[in-house]
Amino acid sequence: MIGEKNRILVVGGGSWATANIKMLTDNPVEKEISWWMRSEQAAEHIRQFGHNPNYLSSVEIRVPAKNISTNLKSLFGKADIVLLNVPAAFLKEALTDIKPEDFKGKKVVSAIKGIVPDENMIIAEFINQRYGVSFDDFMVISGPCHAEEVALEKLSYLTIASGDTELAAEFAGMLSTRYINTIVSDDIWGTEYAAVLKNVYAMASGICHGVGYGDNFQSVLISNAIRELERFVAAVHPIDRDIKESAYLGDLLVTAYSNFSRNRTFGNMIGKGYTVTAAQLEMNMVAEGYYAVNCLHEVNKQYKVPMPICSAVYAILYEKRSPVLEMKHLAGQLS
Ligand SMILES: NC(=O)C1=CN([C@@H]2O[C@H](COP(=O)(O)OP(=O)(O)OC[C@H]3O[C@@H](n4cnc5c(N)ncnc54)[C@H](OP(=O)(O)O)[C@@H]3O)[C@@H](O)[C@H]2O)C=CC1
Ligand SMILES: O=C(CO)COP(=O)(O)O
Repeated sequence: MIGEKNRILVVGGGSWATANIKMLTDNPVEKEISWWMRSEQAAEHIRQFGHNPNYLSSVEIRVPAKNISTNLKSLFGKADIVLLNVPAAFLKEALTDIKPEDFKGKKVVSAIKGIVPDENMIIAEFINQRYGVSFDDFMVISGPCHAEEVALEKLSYLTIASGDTELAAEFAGMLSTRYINTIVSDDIWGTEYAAVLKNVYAMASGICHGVGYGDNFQSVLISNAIRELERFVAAVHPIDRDIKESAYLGDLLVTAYSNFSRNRTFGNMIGKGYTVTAAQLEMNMVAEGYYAVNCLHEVNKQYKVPMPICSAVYAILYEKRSPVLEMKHLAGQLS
């Protein structure tokens, strides 16, 4: 059970955090939202004008000014639910002042689709090991859903996965709106890893587009990607799951085909010859897959699952191999 007052703290100031704020405040269940971001300039703009100056600026923010702060520790004490939404690469930095006792009695939701670098852990695993939060008090929000389409109130489906599906259903009831349908799942591991992997496949899709492959090839790439994804999640967490569900296949499709996709856009630039730094500077948003493919390379040393697509993306981004030659080599391994 979530605390009676439904006090939700959103941690992160990017597009998806802004979209989550919109969904939570459009949903009719009474709740008190507070919001942490690292930029005081952005926080002050939102307090004064009710819009995020940097991400989804058209969205009207209905969070009381006193609840918006850059001091995470002060907001933590007033929350029943902590919704983590900074890119995985910056999660440790964001939580610097937070101790395991600060998490005591709270439910934690991750809307992050990434792996914590160096630790090489998905968010559930990291929050469990570092802060002692059990998998029954943890939820992950996933599914095919771009923040930009939430801003436009386009019909979308989100999956809420938790060790405690009653808790997931309760939280789903706080998120659903006219334009958001929710699905409950007990597959934290599969849901998180599928979301991490699809970012890498979206980069592969972008790279292929960037070097000149067409839609015909991309379809083959993505049908191989879902098989690679299925093999990997089955090795890491073998349970009975239908990989065609929205949280797995759906998320892969939206990110691999949509022009809103950060990871695909990043990959496209790499395919066109940008360096990693140039692509990152050009984007002004974070492509999680860049960090994740390095972590997956480490994690898979344990499982040794054949992952030709991930290996190709890793070779291009971390071993500076030619995108043209690496994709040609990959093409020879697809079926
Ligand atoms: N966007 C989407 O549609 C979806 C995103 N997600 C996930 O949500 C998470 C957040 O992504 P998203 O909201 O898209 O991010 P954005 O790309 O929109 O924004 C980037 C965020 O990262 C922060 N940031 C950038 N560099 C640093 C740094 N060096 N240190 C600390 N923070 C930094 C930015 O803070 P600042 O503004 O202060 O620079 C900003 O909050 C990711 O895991 C993503 O995969 C999940 C589903 C959908
Ligand atoms: O996870 C997302 C959509 O479900 C967002 O990631 P991309 O922007 O790379 O597609």
